[in-house]
Amino acid sequence: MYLYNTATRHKDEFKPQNEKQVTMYCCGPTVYNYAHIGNLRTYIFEDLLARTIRLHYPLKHVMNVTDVGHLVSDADDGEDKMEVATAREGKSAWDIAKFYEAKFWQDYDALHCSRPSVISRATEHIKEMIALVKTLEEKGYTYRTSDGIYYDTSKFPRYDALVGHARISGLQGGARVEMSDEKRNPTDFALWKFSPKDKKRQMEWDSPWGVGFPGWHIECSAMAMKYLGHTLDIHCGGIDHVTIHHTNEIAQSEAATGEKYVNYWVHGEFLILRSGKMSKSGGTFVTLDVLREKGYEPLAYRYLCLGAHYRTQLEFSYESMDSAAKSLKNLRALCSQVRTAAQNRAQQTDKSRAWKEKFTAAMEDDLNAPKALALAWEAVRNAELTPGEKLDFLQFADTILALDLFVQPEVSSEPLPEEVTRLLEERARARAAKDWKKSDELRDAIAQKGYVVKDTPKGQQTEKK
Ligand SMILES: Nc1ncnc2c1ncn2[C@@H]1O[C@H](COP(=O)(O)OP(=O)(O)OP(=O)(O)O)[C@@H](O)[C@H]1O
Ligand SMILES: [Zn+2]
Repeated sequence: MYLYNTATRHKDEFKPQNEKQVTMYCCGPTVYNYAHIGNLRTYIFEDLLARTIRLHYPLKHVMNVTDVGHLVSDADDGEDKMEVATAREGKSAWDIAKFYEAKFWQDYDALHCSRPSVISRATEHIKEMIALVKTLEEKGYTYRTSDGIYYDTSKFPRYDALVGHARISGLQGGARVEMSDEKRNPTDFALWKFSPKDKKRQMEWDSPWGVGFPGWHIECSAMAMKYLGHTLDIHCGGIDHVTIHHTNEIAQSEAATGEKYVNYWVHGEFLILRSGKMSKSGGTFVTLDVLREKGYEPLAYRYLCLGAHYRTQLEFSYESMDSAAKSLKNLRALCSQVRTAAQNRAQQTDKSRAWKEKFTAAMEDDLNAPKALALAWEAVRNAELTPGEKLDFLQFADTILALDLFVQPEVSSEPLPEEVTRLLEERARARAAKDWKKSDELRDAIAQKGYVVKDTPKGQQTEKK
């Protein structure tokens, strides 16, 4: 398998440290609001990666839930996103976290993203975070300001390794980071923040440095290393995390352990709106519930995401949602015809195996899901494969695509026109007499009346075209 590695800036062959268990950490949601479909695009690509890895290796997949410490600005400015939500909703920070986390998993499951092996909440790992900050302090990487304990990035010479020198010079120009008087370098970041003196926070803990809360970056390092060891095979996230969050994770983890933190950094590009970035903080976002209200099933959104490579930006529009929903419906209808023709029996042959290999090769080429999806379309229409071979291949493809390709479309509750009922009865008699030619002719006649007929174990079922 080849993966584009942000750290090396090219597609690298994936070699796990231990073939008995691949380790992967994915930055999880900050549960102060609904996840938007941009966030969800990132989890869909991570799910494709997880499913592809599992074709060959057992996988330990860890995802965190950030329920404290993610400030309004990724660069340690402003309030904690959780506390902002408390003011907005008049609920406790704990209740907000519980509510949005539960909602997050509902969306995650509805998109058929496979659940991580470990889900780690930041608030349940404060002890590990404090221990990591203490190690950094003992090794001389930290300093104290009036609002917290900071990491001194000038003590870590490889600080800009993930993003390259351009970024650091950009930062020195002061373009993105306002430097407080007490920060030694613009790129320094908080490991532990003190609670404000004049305001009690809802989420705060004792520490050797004073009451406060962890910085967002230390959360991921502490939890990733707790569950996956000092060196992870893969670390994923959205592209926005490269410059600050993941750069900081490397700095603090490698300074603490003296070992390489991550072998493959894999980042997904953004879902954007015509008007720009989709963001929770910016208030311009679409959720899965909004799509549901407009009549789209969640898997139509998964289909839309599979149609674009994870490293290209995807511009969201309702026209593209319409076409994804329609394509998914058509693909399912074709798959269902394949299953009927194969009488529900998959046939594994050299040919079907070759198709599976082509499909796997596409996914293993830096997760080329658009190509894998195109192969599913090619297979259903391929004249050289038998229905049984098609079924064998398509059932395999759906273990990765996870689009419910073989789901029966809902049977319409509208009464059928008399003429269609008559044709269906005639077709049932033809089938009972094994007159397949007549059966097919009658299927066409029914299609002309605007109905698709499918043969299921329960008999003929119709759906309006
Ligand atoms: N528009 C987007 N498209 C794809 N992925 C995104 C987008 N916005 C955020 N992500 C990714 O979603 C994941 C979850 O992010 P998180 O819940 O922390 O959202 P957030 O950064 O608080 O959201 P926002 O930036 O919208 O306020 C991260 O991996 C992040 O990189
Ligand atoms: Zn993270």
